[in-house]
Amino acid sequence: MAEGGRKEEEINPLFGERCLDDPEEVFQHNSWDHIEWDKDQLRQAEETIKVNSSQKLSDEEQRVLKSNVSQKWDDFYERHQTKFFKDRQWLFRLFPELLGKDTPQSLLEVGCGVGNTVFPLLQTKSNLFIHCCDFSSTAIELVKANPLYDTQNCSAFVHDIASDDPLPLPPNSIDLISLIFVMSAIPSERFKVALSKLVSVLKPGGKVLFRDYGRLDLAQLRFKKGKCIGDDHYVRDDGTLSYFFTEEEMAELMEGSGLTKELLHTDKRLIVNRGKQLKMNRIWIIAKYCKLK
Ligand SMILES: C[S@@+](CC[C@H](N)C(=O)[O-])C[C@H]1O[C@@H](n2cnc3c(N)ncnc32)[C@H](O)[C@@H]1O
Repeated sequence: MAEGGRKEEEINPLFGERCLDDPEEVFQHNSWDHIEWDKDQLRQAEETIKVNSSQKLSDEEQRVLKSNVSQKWDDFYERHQTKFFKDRQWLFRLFPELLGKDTPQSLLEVGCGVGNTVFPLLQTKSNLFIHCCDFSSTAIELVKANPLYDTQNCSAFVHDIASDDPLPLPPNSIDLISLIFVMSAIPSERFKVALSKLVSVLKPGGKVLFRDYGRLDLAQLRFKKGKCIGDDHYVRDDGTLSYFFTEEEMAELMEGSGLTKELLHTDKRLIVNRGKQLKMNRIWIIAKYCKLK
């Protein structure tokens, strides 16, 4: 596989604050394979998690932290503007539904950030009208400032999906909802509230498309002691949150919200960075759930 033009340090998860989550990017710069872990690897990973979660933040520290997360994401986008996340072209292969149908459809892209899913989708000229939201007003300003932003096909708005505020969309009005690395960013005790709001705007027959961090992912193992706020739940150095899912809890969450499984998969990859001679175990959860009625 050809080495890409970018410097290794920019793409190597071990050098960045965040882990690279984009298989397409990884693929261009490294070799990668589906893997199953052996017992020793599993034991070591569980041990690392036990150590890194042995010292949890106090309730008061967590309260302050969680009351301020949208500001932390605003700071993140002030710092990185549109340059941090790469366009998520690979999503169309994972979820071909995003390419639309002959008849017009609607998509709600939740936690859209600066539009790394929205703009590649708009460029496909599919029949989708895209509603997209994020609780970072800086991110939404950047979406609206993008020359590809077109109100004929897209409507961006600020909304906190973890809040009790209803979504500004009619009930049963949306065909598809995409949740791409956003559920992991909200406090875990708000997962059910967020999903129930989303399900309320989904049409019968509509689908939720999900991709996010899986438990034991490299990003989880890299957290140091003192960053844990709950089981498989951490705060990054920049104050944003990160949760790591299992298939079982994903099933419980989705089914508990009245959705029916179409796909639930743990994507395990061994990524080898040949330049740095590094092996990285990445784990992502991919899910597709349908609202039957
Ligand atoms: C890791 S980024 C993913 C961005 C985008 N989905 C993508 O794949 O490029 C997580 C995004 O979720 C947003 N976010 C986090 N918590 C949120 C919440 N409670 N409501 C709405 N957006 C939220 C953040 O502002 C950030 O833009």
